[in-house]
Amino acid sequence: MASVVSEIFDPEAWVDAPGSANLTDITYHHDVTGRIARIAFNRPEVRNAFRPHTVDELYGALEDARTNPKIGVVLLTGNGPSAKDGGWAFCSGGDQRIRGRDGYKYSDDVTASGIDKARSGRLHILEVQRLIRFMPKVVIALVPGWAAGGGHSLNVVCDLSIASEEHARFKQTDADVGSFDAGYGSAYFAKQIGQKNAREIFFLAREYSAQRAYEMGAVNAVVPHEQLEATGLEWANEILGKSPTAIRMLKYAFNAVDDGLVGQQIFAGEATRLAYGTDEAVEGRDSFLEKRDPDWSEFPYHY
Ligand SMILES: CC(C)(COP(=O)(O)OP(=O)(O)OC[C@H]1O[C@@H](n2cnc3c(N)ncnc32)[C@H](O)[C@@H]1OP(=O)(O)O)[C@@H](O)C(=O)NCCC(=O)NCCSC(=O)CCC(=O)c1ccccc1C(=O)O
Repeated sequence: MASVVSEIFDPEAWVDAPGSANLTDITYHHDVTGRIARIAFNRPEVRNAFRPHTVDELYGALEDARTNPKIGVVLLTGNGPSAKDGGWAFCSGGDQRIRGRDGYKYSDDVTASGIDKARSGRLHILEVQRLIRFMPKVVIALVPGWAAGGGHSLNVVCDLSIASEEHARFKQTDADVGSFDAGYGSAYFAKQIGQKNAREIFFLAREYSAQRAYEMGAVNAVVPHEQLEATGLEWANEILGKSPTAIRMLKYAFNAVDDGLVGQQIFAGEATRLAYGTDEAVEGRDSFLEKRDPDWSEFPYHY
């Protein structure tokens, strides 16, 4: 059983993920069956804004979940509420207090220990976006409060999203603070909800509700706040009842049309893996190793 990390977290459903004890800016759990990961921003006092250290931890946990063969679904969320004012957040994007001219800055204790100049200003939340996008598992955003700026973009890039009816709020503040996520956060978002809606959200940077997000197709469901995490687990367990290969191929098929040659490459890599499992591919390999001509006569041109 885990310790309580958020007011709507069920400690009986989760155990600490191996190696998660020293995390400071996120929390990382596995469900009791070891098949679902829960990764949460844990800086509620700043609406779960991320600093470079947060992004390092987030990347590490997501990579751990990606490479764990038992994990089939990842829940990405934010712990809360803020002890300061009771506010809830999924994530409010880059921590503006430590934004420098070349990106977001590590704290003095990290830089004092000697840091490569090329690494001193980071924008690597984009690497996290790609990890979510390209991992062969379903990533579900559970939005318990604010999704703003780079946090708004993370919701966009997750495969599915469930929002708290009472507390989820959305706002794309990039243009307010002189930032612009010109990749998935905007261009792909427009594919999700339509050009006019996306341009309004970016150009006006107004707040919109969970219900409005649902109506536009920016989230899949709106549920009572108390049920947010339980609903996430329910959806995850339903997905775990499906074929892992089918889920992987479907995710990559959905991605491919928008991801250009990288999307095609990822889909094609998995197609190659499936092909390697056939007798036909085994014959190709064996004929080479046995220094003979391949015999394809058993393998028809399917149509
Ligand atoms: C999220 C809000 C709308 C919430 O409003 P409200 O509920 O009224 O709470 P506040 O009183 O404003 O906030 C409480 C407390 O939290 C602090 N805080 C909130 N957000 C941040 C933040 N992002 N950075 C630092 N601190 C934050 C706030 O100051 C308060 O502190 P007190 O000490 O208690 O006063 C509202 O808070 C809000 O609008 N927040 C800012 C949202 C924002 O503009 N985010 C940054 C957008 S730009 C970005 O995320 C870039 C990162 C990125 O993804 C990217 C994009 C393109 C290329 C590369 C990258 C990249 O890799 O980084």
